[in-house]
Amino acid sequence: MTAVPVLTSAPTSTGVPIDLRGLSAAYGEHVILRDLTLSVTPGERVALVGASGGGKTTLLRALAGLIPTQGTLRIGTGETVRTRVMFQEDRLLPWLGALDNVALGLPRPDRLRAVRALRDVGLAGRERAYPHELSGGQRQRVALARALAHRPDLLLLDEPFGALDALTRADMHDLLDTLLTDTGATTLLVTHDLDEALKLTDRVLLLRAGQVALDLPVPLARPRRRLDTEPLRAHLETQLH
Ligand SMILES: Nc1ncnc2c1ncn2[C@@H]1O[C@H](COP(=O)(O)OP(=O)(O)OP(=O)(O)O)[C@@H](O)[C@H]1O
Repeated sequence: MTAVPVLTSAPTSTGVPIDLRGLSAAYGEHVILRDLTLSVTPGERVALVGASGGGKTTLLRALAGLIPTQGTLRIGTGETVRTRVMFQEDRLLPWLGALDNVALGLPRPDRLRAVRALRDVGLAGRERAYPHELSGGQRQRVALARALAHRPDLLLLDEPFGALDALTRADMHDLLDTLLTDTGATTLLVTHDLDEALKLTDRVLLLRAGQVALDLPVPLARPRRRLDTEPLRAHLETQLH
């Protein structure tokens, strides 16, 4: 277990609003997102769940600007939006140490932020460690530090803990819960783990055939215990199958 840091700094971002109207996306002839409409408020945390192939990752790709779309896709209110994506695999550069991975792309004067981000994820003292010298959970911590050090307004998380064992995953949930409160970024989390969705987010969207089949608010105080989220979980289970 790594202790969850106590963070006292003010939010580093207020998050950005997202406004999607009649959004469609396709891979060639294969239409994945169909006329999707969705509003997300600044700083809101939203989980995307649903059966495999429902379009969850495609929606993240659309939000990251990685694929062409049709319809309205608005992120923010005109100013430049800092977006960071975190994937199931850490995507660290193997020839760089932890700190250099986190600092990659940061202007030199902002390097201190990378040091702080590594500390915040519980890896102070491991700045020089190469990815192969770290455990899977530690590598995902570095990936999370890298995402947060860039002070994203929009954080897109695609099954970031899917490859971790249950204990390490639970540890990461506590850590992310704390860090998200501190950053204030608007966050979309793709996950197959309903407990993860209900612990970390304000709202769970069930995507089916490229549309929002269910939009479930999670009006529970944090930190949340399994006991608190159980009724919502049971409801979601019935909708998933
Ligand atoms: N690059 C691609 N080219 C063509 N088809 C793709 C591509 N990426 C995804 N697809 C198809 O688009 C559909 C939706 O995929 P997507 O990855 O968005 O689903 P998902 O809900 O995230 O699934 P999973 O839960 O398995 O990750 C699937 O049928 C998939 O085969």
